[in-house]
Amino acid sequence: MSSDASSQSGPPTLVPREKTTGLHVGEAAPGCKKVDPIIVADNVRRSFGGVHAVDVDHVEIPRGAITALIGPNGAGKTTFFNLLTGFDTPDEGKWSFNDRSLAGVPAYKVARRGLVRTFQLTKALGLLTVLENMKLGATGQRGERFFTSLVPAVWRSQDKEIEQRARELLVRFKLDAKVDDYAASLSGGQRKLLEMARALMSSPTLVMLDEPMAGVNPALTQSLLDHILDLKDQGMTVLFVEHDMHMVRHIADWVVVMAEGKIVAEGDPSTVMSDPAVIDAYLGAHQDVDLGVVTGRVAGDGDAEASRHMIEAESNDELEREEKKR
Ligand SMILES: Nc1ncnc2c1ncn2[C@@H]1O[C@H](COP(=O)(O)OP(=O)(O)OP(=O)(O)O)[C@@H](O)[C@H]1O
Repeated sequence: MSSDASSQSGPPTLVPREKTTGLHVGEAAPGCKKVDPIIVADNVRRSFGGVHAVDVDHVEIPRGAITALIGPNGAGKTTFFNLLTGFDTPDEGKWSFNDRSLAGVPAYKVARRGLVRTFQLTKALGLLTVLENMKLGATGQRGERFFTSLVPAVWRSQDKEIEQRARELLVRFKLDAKVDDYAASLSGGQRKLLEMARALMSSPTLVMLDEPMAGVNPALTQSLLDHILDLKDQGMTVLFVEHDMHMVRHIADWVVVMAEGKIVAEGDPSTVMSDPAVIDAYLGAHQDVDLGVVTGRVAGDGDAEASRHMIEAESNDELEREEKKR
């Protein structure tokens, strides 16, 4: 796992991680069938007044891959996320996750079934410590049930297991030095890492990330990208919304484009993102900006390995500087 490699002394070794291909059946067109879909949505619609925020006829999200959901501001991406995860209710439509209907299932039950999400604006609870935030991410806690809550021995043993898992994840996300700090004291990037780590507390099968890079200091960009790639290596499916086209190109195996509530294009990143219609209409002029990140997944990464080392060094410096300030 790349993040483990980078925690050892000496320059980290870049482990190329192949893109997953062969995800769809037939032509790569909006709503195309997937070989093994984890989410299947049909006729999902949500309006606000006269605005058709989501107007999706059919879409399938491939299992075991990283899918990017892209599109201009107001395309309906976040609203679609909210509907799929039970944080909002559609006017109509049905969708399944792992072949079970999720329509009408509230958010906390969606998480128990293995689908978790993060938010565009992080929802870390500032007045709780990093560890307490992590513990809140664990689902199915025995102490939540009335009768087991009366038997402290039962929930205390589970509490220990939860704390151990939380601490392990915090080490992985390099937040272990912050365990007892209030979440409010973390930088924007560290809060994103905390939110991602907390999402993993429930051992999900599908992780949905809403703009994971928004507001993140460039020094932490590489680390976040690596963590997202790690999720896939660990067997999870990832669906993420992102405006940063460089990131999409690097880490997505599949790209779904939304505009005005509809799915307007789908395909592998290189095809979709070189389609002039998609570029003109949806991606804008800045899609070629290079962040200097390296994932071993797109041509030219080998040349850029030096910049990866530089960024990681800067990232460590930034963490040290923040540490000294406190
Ligand atoms: N709660 C709401 N009340 C009214 N209108 C809403 C609400 N939520 C979303 N909308 C509208 O629905 C449309 C889709 O918004 P949404 O936030 O889903 O788009 P988005 O693709 O996620 O945009 P961005 O990339 O800017 O986050 C927009 O026109 C937005 O103004």
